[in-house]
Amino acid sequence: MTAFEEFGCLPEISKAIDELEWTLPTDIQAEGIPLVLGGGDVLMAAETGSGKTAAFCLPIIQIVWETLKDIESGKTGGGTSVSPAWTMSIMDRGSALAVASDGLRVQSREFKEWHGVRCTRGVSTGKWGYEATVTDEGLCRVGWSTLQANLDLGTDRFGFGFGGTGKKSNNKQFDNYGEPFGKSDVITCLYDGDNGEIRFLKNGTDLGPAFKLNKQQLNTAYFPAVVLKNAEMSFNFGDKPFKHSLPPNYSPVISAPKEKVSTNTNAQNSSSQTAKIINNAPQAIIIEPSRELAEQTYNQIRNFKKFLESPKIRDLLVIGGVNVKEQISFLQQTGADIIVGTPGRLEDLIQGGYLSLANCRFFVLDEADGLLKQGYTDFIERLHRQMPKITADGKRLQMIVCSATLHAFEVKKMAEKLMHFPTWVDLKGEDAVPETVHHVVVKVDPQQDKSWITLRRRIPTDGVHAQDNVKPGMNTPEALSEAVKLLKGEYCVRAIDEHKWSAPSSSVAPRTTATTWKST
Ligand SMILES: Nc1ncnc2c1ncn2[C@@H]1O[C@H](COP(=O)(O)OP(=O)(O)OP(=O)(O)O)[C@@H](O)[C@H]1O
Repeated sequence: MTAFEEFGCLPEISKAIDELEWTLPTDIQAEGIPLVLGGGDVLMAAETGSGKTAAFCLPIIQIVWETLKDIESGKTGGGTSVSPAWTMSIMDRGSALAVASDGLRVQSREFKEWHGVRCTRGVSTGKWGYEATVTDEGLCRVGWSTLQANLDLGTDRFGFGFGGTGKKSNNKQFDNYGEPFGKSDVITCLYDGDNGEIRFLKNGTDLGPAFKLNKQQLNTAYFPAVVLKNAEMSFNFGDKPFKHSLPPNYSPVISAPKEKVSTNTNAQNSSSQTAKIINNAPQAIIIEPSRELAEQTYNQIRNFKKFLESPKIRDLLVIGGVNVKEQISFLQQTGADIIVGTPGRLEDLIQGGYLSLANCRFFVLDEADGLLKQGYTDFIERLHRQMPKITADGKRLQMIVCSATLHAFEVKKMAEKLMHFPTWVDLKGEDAVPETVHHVVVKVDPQQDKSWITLRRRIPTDGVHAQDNVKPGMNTPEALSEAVKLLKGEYCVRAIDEHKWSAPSSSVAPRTTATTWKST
């Protein structure tokens, strides 16, 4: 087993890494890969050249490929992920609320707003109950609601909740009831559709009637419902034994006969949702602040995925300076599972309806501090809003943010707003760059040093601006980017000559070799 396989990478990916002659993961890879594979949101900072790109690309490639394989073999979708039939709905829920793949555990890490969810099924006549257990600290309110109720349970006429602070609420009226509850407490929620009553038990102790329902209110079905603020709860609708027995004559909701059960129509198709491959709806979107970085990341992805067959992962580079029609026709005809791009062109394709975010489950911001400084905060937030927080097959949107520093105010603010309990991997300042790498600091200013005009013949660059109209004397961003590369190449060659460093055979000496100069 290779070192990368020990960190959870597939043998096919590990083989591609072997070909690159990487023997061990770098520190950021050793920390980042298992975190992303484990399903978490990750914020990472490490020195330039520490291998950040592979730290997020490798696990994303792996999960995207496994998902494609599952779709191909018909393994994903409602049939398996939304079972049993009584589950919390992945459709009828607040945007920041996550429903686990079995539909029996829900979590919201939003600590400023309440986010709720309703069950896929409800009951009408009869006496029914279910159990809700508080599995993490936070605020929660649990109970019953009709399909008309909003998801903030207890704040309109149609929802009836019991909250952890020891209050019952309906129609925004909060009254003392029972006693407070918290982590590990089990709340039994009881609905009596025959006598028009809702009551609760705490750890098996009956807290007495909470709400009386009149005839008109009983004309409709009641659904288990919960609303959370930075909290987590798990549910048992009766497919396992209850922790505390129900009072006499009550039965678990799961045993309600068909004629007494209503389906959650707010959650249309939720029980038959199937993950599908849609050509223009990728599973991963990676945003880079410059064309050069986008191209580098894209090339790394191509290297890493080369041994992953049936299905093949489809990738697309979406950057400016390339004919947009080609990108559109690639999306329509071949399709893409992973897209690496820069904000401007991504925005054009999304706005034009050519690129859909409906299947996106990885949202990566590389060099996020750079993106935010360039004014893309609104763009990032808009994309995030459009992405489903849980995909059709029940997978949570994962966000990965790389930044030169995790302590920048804008990065922290964005992480707080958009990310879901991210793990911080902060290796900034730690020496992650091998000793064989020499650092050279030179001031590069192509507007002062015009020597790049003559260097064009002998310093080869990465060609990112090959299609652009880059001419000596021009001050366009493309011309200056090209000029910086030429000057960096020249200064490095001079530094090597000056210090008589040895350079690997494929590297910089002599100055006419194939090394291409990039902007990083
Ligand atoms: N585990 C590894 N073993 C050997 N070489 C590696 C390893 N991981 C990455 N590299 C190489 O190290 C170099 C830097 O990697 P990479 O570009 O991913 O770093 P980065 O942290 O993303 O840099 P930047 O901040 O410039 O984007 C690349 O040439 C890459 O091929």
